[in-house]
Amino acid sequence: MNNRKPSCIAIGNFDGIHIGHDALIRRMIELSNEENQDSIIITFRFVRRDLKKSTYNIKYINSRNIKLELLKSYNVTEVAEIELDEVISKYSPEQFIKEILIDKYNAKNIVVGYNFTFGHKASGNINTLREFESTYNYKVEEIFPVKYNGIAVSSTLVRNLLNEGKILEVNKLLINNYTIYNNELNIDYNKKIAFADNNSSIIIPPDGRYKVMTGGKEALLTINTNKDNSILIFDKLERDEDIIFLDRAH
Ligand SMILES: Cc1cc2nc3c(=O)[nH]c(=O)nc-3n(C[C@H](O)[C@H](O)[C@H](O)COP(=O)(O)O)c2cc1C
Ligand SMILES: Nc1ncnc2c1ncn2[C@@H]1O[C@H](COP(=O)(O)OP(=O)(O)OP(=O)(O)O)[C@@H](O)[C@H]1O
Repeated sequence: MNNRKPSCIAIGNFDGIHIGHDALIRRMIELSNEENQDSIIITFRFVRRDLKKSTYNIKYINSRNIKLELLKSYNVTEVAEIELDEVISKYSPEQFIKEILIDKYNAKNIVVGYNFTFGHKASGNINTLREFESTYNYKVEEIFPVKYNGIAVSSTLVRNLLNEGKILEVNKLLINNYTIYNNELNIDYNKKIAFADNNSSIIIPPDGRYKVMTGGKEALLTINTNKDNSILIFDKLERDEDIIFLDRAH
């Protein structure tokens, strides 16, 4: 018997928090209220180098800490981060369902998107979750693809647009405007210049000029990347404020 209150769980990586993620999380919260269950977001940290979404393979829209903060801002009962390490990344889909979703979180409702995968070598999907519904006494709800201009929104799409400097398009897909948080940068406020190491896990948009907001004021930012880092030069820069991207400047 599980002593934990029954829960409703949303699962996924959630890099960037786009409009598809938002629909999924809001539906999970709505369902948890209807059923008087805890609301839980399960997300992942890809620690093994050979996993498809490891930070060694891709740079993210948000750093780990910022992603967790953004997820917590939905005011759910819990945001649980699961480390996909040597042990857990080798769990079969059923092991993940039984040991984590059922035994640890007492899942009664599970909300995932149409393209969710899980388990060793990403071998499980929404149909696998449906197969085990009666065995473990939970229900799965699928979120159909949230689209923009006919294309399913995904973190990969947002990362690609960001790498092309397409800020206006990115801002239509993310729930908040694309932001570089000040704690991700080394900033010299007197010189109005900041540095992002090329080894950092976050994407820095391509070289060029951008319209940004810092501390409620519009500013112009020029980005120049060399072999070690990206250099961000501002015409105005407020202390301890994040950098919210509005558009490219021409
Ligand atoms: C128990 C478990 C094991 C996983 N094993 C692998 C793996 O072997 N290789 C891999 O690339 N991803 C693995 N993943 C990551 C998933 O394929 C997937 O990226 C993650 O569950 C987030 O789902 P989404 O990207 O579809 O939202 C695993 C995930 C879980 C929960
Ligand atoms: N456009 C969308 N509409 C509905 N659900 C979505 C959409 N995109 C992702 N999801 C769901 O949101 C959860 C988190 O997704 P995740 O961040 O892992 O995927 P993604 O946005 O497709 O990213 P990636 O491109 O890196 O695979 C998953 O359950 C996924 O199926």
